Amino acid sequence: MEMLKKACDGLSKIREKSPLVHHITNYVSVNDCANITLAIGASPVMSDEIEDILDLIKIANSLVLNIGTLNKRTVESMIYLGKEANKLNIPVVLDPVGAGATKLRTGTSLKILQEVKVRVLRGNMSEIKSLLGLSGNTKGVDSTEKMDDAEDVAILAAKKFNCTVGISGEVDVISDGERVVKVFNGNSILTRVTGTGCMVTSLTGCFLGAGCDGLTSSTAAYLIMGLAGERAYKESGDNIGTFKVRLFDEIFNINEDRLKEGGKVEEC
Ligand SMILES: Nc1ncnc2c1ncn2[C@@H]1O[C@H](COP(=O)(O)OP(=O)(O)OP(=O)(O)O)[C@@H](O)[C@H]1O
Ligand SMILES: Cc1ncsc1CCO
Ligand SMILES: [Mg+2]
Repeated sequence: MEMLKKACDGLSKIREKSPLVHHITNYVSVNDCANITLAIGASPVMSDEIEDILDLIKIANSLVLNIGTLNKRTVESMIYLGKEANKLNIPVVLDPVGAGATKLRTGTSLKILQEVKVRVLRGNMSEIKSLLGLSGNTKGVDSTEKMDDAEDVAILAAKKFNCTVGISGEVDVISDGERVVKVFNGNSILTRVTGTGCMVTSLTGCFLGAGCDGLTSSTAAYLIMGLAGERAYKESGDNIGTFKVRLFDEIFNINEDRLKEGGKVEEC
């Protein structure tokens, strides 16, 4: 089945099942991640306290780990809960926010990847390259890397970490180590709103929670953010506040027809 069709099927499944997506995430974009999860048709819960999360994970359909504002206590919770999720066969997506900017962020991401079976690793080019030891130039949470070798980097990372890897950029590149998919939708204004990458990670969690595989989940999440971004920009232009509101409107109203009409996905 072609990717666009799989993304449409995944979207229907999200709206049918409304999966519960447990997040341990950062305090910058946490509210946007909860809202994007609701907008697409899933159910968010955000919690990092051990006593609380041990009960919550039993009813969750997927787990989002995002190290954006990591601290020792939340990292411990992420590893603990990641392992619990693995035992319960609940898929995990990791966003290694700011890997490459500090030793703590690179080291923590690598530790999570080593101790938790991660289904999808989603980040920008600087973050993914730094995890491969190929660069360490992340500007805080922003990428400084070109996308020229994105295909090779995605394949390499997918093989090394034994998961699907989705790298964001002008063209998003996703690989499970064998196949490579590119998503051409998007608008550069998406990089001027904080947390759009984190929101793609949450959307990936929604697709995983609906039962989609890693490659489909990562592709569908990028496709939806990219297409919604394009459509929102047509309404808002450079009015960045309006753009953000329109982005949520577009994600809430995305459907199979719009995906088939506007989705630009290519399997290489
Ligand atoms: N140059 C670009 N042109 C069009 N779309 C882009 C461009 N760069 C990134 N995007 C899109 O913006 C979204 C966020 O990607 P980005 O690379 O900024 O992630 P990120 O750095 O992890 O974001 P954050 O850390 O703020 O959450 C993705 O949907 C991506 O496809
Ligand atoms: C700006 C920022 N700082 C830590 S997390 C975050 C949100 C985007 O990754
Ligand atoms: Mg990010």
